[in-house]
Amino acid sequence: MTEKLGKSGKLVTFEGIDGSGKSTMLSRLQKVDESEPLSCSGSVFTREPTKETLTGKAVYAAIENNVDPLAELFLFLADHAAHLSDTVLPALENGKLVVSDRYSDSRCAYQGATLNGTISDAFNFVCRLHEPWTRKPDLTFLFDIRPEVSCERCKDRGAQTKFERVDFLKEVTANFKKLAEREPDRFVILNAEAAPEENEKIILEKIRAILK
Ligand SMILES: Nc1ncnc2c1ncn2[C@@H]1O[C@H](COP(=O)(O)OP(=O)(O)OP(=O)(O)O)[C@@H](O)[C@H]1O
Ligand SMILES: Cc1cn([C@H]2C[C@H](O)[C@@H](COP(=O)(O)O)O2)c(=O)[nH]c1=O
Repeated sequence: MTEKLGKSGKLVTFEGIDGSGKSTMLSRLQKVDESEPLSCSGSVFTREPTKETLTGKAVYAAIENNVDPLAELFLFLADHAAHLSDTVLPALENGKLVVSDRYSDSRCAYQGATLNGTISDAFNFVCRLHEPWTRKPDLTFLFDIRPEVSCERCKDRGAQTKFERVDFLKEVTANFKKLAEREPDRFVILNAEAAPEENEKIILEKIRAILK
């Protein structure tokens, strides 16, 4: 991992399966930041896949169609590279707090599952692909939820993606847990089935601690 890149700011990521409440929490945090800035250098709220970009549009086209899973992985990686150079690294270099709704751990968790059986040791293959060039998060919140509950939430909110299936999300969950076990100092596991207010309090406390 490239530790030198973006050394002055802090990178916080939200991870978890579909419907675990990441986007809702990011919006809550943005509202807090508007009234009570989280960082004196300013904050950038972003996401992966990126939206309204060449690479993000290619990723969503792949998600909505039946694209070869290895090709889909490389589209996600291209979007991550563009996200780093266009948004994340410039903000970190300016000392900002960057909060991203999904980041590289989602690739390891999801494409480690979609490529399982196609690529030997797919999970570690995907993790290793990032190592020479990505910027690791300083803090990651893993929104832990039962896939059955997350799929119900996804049904309630309308359009579903091909990933929103209980059995598949069980494998994705196991991959997220593997990542958290490898880096216990980076991950904070949240009960995503708890009330948002509870988790917002934990998140604000942890973010303020790393900004001190
Ligand atoms: N703590 C919560 N309790 C109950 N419902 C919630 C909670 N947080 C979010 N929701 C609801 O669950 C649904 C999914 O939330 P959200 O879109 O924030 O999840 P997400 O993790 O961003 O999903 P995805 O990764 O698929 O974009 C929404 O309808 C949202 O209103
Ligand atoms: C970053 C990333 C995402 N995904 C999956 C997860 C979701 O099912 C879709 C779209 O994400 P959104 O948060 O619902 O907009 O893409 C993935 O498979 N790999 C990744 O790296």
